[in-house]
Amino acid sequence: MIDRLTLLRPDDWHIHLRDGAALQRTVADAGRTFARAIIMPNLVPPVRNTAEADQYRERILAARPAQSDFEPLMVLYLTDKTSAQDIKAAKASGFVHAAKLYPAGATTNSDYGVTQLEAIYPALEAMSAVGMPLLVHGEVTHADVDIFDREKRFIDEQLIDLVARFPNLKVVLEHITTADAAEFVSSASANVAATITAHHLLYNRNHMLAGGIRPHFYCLPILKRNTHQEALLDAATSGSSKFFLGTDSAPHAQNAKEIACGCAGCYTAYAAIELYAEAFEQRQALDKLEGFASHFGADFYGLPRNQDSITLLREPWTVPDSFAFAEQELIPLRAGETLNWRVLGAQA
Ligand SMILES: NC(=O)N[C@@H](CC(=O)O)C(=O)O
Ligand SMILES: [Zn+2]
Ligand SMILES: [Zn+2]
Repeated sequence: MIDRLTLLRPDDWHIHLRDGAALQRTVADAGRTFARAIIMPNLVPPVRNTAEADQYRERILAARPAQSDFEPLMVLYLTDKTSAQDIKAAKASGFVHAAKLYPAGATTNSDYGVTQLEAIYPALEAMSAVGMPLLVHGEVTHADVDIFDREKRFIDEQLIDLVARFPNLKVVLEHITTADAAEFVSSASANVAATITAHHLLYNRNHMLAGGIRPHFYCLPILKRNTHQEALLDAATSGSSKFFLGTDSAPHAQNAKEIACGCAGCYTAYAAIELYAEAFEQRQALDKLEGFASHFGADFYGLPRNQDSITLLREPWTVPDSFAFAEQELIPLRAGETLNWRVLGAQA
């Protein structure tokens, strides 16, 4: 049995840090083990241009604990109005690394999102030209499409066409949740990749719905049946460079989760790499964790790999019941339960 695992320092290619007082918690957690993270722009209002990304980046940098060299990689939120010029300016900034497509209404704070893909063709053309990846929340939003089918329908009805229309555009299908998505990405060109969360590797919809409804497992895209979970485990542990780590750690205060109409999002950043290690270990694939966590994302984004390392130890510990989160409480995924892995020198 492996009890100690040293990895090149990992990065998180999809995280929500939120803003204001929340940053104190989220930035410390992200920077605990990750050198860099792709910062999702779905604030209210969203991060739509380079000036807004610059200001948000400064707030994140200011929230870093002393000695932290955590580097936020900023992302623009695409709207129907995003222009080719917006993309060129973002690329020129050096700190904006991607732009995110939220179909309007698909998820938390997506009201400003794109209503018709045609509206962003000029922006996508510019992204393709400057080599800026398009990050996609891949779900259709029509009320009549079953929530468990929304990812597959997005792939079939929109993504296949989009990828064919912009063959040189780098595309990351974010937080994939289905065998269909894993298959689509595997068979697409080298310009198409995907992030996979720890919670979609560790859980399926039974964990959320069988024996009681558990709001802290509710996220979007929603957890699917276990055959999809197995397909995601296959993809993540395959050694394919098309699949890499993106936690989609998405905090919402306890009172916004434990309520009649609760928000979507799981908080995993406090122990992200530990949760991934648990998932990979279930497949006896700890040897595949470093590529997934520390190599493939940087390679896809055209950024250098990190140079330092972290060490995971098999050392069971109990997750706190909650964390302070601005003026409120934040319930982490696995609150009060045991995690088997711990990062040497990093405390939750
Ligand atoms: N994943 C989620 O369930 N929620 C995310 C939004 C997103 O990534 O879709 C959030 O911002 O809360
Ligand atoms: Zn999303
Ligand atoms: Zn997200």
